[in-house]
Amino acid sequence: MSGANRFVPTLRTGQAHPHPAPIGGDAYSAVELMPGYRLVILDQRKLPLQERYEFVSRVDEVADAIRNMLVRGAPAIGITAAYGLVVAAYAARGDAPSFLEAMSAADALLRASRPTAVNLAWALDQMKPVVANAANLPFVQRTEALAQAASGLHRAEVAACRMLGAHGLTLVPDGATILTHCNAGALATGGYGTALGIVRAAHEARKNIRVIACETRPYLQGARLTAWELHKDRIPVEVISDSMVAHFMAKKAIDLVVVGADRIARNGDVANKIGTYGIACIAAAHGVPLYVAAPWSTVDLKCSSGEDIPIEERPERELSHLPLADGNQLQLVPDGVGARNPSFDVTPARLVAAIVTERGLARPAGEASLANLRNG
Ligand SMILES: CSC[C@H]1O[C@H](OP(=O)(O)O)[C@H](O)[C@@H]1O
Repeated sequence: MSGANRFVPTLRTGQAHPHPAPIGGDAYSAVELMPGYRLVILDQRKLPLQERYEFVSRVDEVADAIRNMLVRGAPAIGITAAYGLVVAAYAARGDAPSFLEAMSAADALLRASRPTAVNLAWALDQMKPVVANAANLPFVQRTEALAQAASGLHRAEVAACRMLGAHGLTLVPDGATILTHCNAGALATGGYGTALGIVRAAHEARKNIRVIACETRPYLQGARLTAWELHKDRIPVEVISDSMVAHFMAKKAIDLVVVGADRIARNGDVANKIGTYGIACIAAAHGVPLYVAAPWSTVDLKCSSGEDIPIEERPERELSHLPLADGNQLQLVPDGVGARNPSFDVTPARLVAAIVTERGLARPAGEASLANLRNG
């Protein structure tokens, strides 16, 4: 991939991006650990008009950044939570017992920030043994041990995206038009992307693909983030409203659907951004395959089916008002009228043609095909 997708924006202070070569090579990342154990987070609420970075040096700020969706996307919030433990470790200067107490509090704060994406809990679980083993080290070595582990987790997640992209390539016909929903790109994964990882792999393989991105109300990840990423990478993309999907399917304008995931149950049911289930129903009605791209860290074998997946209800105001670039909000709903805002829905495995992971394809989606991938 050319450097075309390596954005080097001006930061809030006007400085150049502190990491001209983000983790993942030429894939850019929405969150990175800086020297001095501070996080730099691209504020995704401000895209596409403003590439604004926030410097974060306290774990409660990291939890707020996840909760308030400055950083979002299942793998990205897992990576950010792991880095949040590093920030907490840098602030915990005491002996081993006090360090472990501080880390336990940080874990609880981060784990509670959003409920649906299993990657958040998975990443924090990955860090638990690292915290335990580092507790008796001197402060500097203790902090650096966590920083190395969190950075390693970040690199591994980007590598998983590249591998699943290669696996997913086999599903993309030459000249295909791919529909996607929400943003499952570099911004959602720490680099390269899952659904957009397959798109990038197809583009790199010169398959002459083009993308139709659903705007994805109410947060508009498709219109604001997927369009921004693909345009930067010079991959053809057009935005449609979520209500247009059936029209374009009926016109045979879409060859396949590729989406991300926030949690995949043991039976292959998939929790993803609200609207995915509707798209899956429309795709099935028109014989269009729907593929789910996700690293294995998104598979939750402790969840027997989609019924066990917690669905986050976000604030009504995120649907009833539209944030404007100047910081104000445009009211869309009359005073006194409520709004419902479930942030995810569950697509049953029977509507998923394949789950694409770095370990290979679970095809068709289901308990047996996932079990075949279980041992890596
Ligand atoms: C590659 S994970 C992307 C996944 O996360 C998004 O949710 P949110 O933007 O609320 O964090 C959406 O479900 C995407 O498919």
